Amino acid sequence: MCEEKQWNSTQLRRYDLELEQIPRLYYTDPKVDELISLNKPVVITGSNIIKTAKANWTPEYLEQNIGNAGHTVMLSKTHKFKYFDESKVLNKNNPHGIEFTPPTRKTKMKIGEFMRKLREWKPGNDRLYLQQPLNNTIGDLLVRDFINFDWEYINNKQSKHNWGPLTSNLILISQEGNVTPCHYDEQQNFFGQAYGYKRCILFPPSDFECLYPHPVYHPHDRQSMVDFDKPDYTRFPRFKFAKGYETVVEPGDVLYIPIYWWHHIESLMRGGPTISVNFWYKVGPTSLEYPLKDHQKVSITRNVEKMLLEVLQDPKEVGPLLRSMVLGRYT
Ligand SMILES: CCC[C@@H](CC(=O)O)C(=O)C(=O)O
Ligand SMILES: [Zn+2]
Repeated sequence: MCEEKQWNSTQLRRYDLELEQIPRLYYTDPKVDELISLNKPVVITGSNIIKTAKANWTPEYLEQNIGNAGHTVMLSKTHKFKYFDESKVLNKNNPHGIEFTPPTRKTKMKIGEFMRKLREWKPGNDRLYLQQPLNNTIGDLLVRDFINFDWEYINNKQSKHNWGPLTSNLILISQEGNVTPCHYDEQQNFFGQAYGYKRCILFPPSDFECLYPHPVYHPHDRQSMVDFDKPDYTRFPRFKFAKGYETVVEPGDVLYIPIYWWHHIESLMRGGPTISVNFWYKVGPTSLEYPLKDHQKVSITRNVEKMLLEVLQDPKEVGPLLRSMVLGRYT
């Protein structure tokens, strides 16, 4: 029998996007490996990958067991939590940084205060998003749950698909309605949903020209410049050609977010707090096979930008130099 859905479409934010569904496959389905080997997203269902988190991780359980240290909490005046790299912001010990007004603030907060602020939240208050690496500040029961993830399945995927080492697991406790705007990471990601529902919109690396990432030197490197709530089609005309894939992940689901794939992730509106745990893997040893994959081309453009900025120093010189190099010669 089909389980009745725990959410409805009025809880999803509305965007001017054409979106196909990301396949949802049972974890034993051989198509799962087929898609992962093609660097394509897939929702892995029915697995024990994060079984203990699905079983135990409610907001109350985490309040009791995540540990009494100050955890990393992002604060935002809007529903958007757009990541920025602090090392690229101009400040007294970073003269090469650029003028930048951070859209979010990072703070340390004990879980009791975080949960109280969530319960007492009113429009106008800062929104909150706990984003804490799983480390030695985490309570013993959570560590036990983590150890009891299905590591045989996880490690089997890591080795079969030549992923590099597991670099970190983030525990994410989001307020309802929060959005992590569209960006890509340079890591493979098994994104586990433990509690509540998150809508995930993904685009392939080949949509680079439609999503207009900030320049590599900018603190918002890897983040799209397009505001999905209010796209500026004059500055970003090709955004209308972006071809996205979406899914709503539910407790127990693991979404494979391939390296360099763009993703926008939102906690459903009026859906209560959500809890996720991700697994980030560095890229494994890659040989350049031809034709090159789309994500390899993105990686090449990043290296070209870095080299040009290094030698030209002034970002305003990058465009004119590349234009004079390619116009009429390579285009
Ligand atoms: C800080 C990481 C946030 C996460 C998106 C989300 O759950 O809001 C993401 O982008 C990822 O797992 O790569
Ligand atoms: Zn990400």
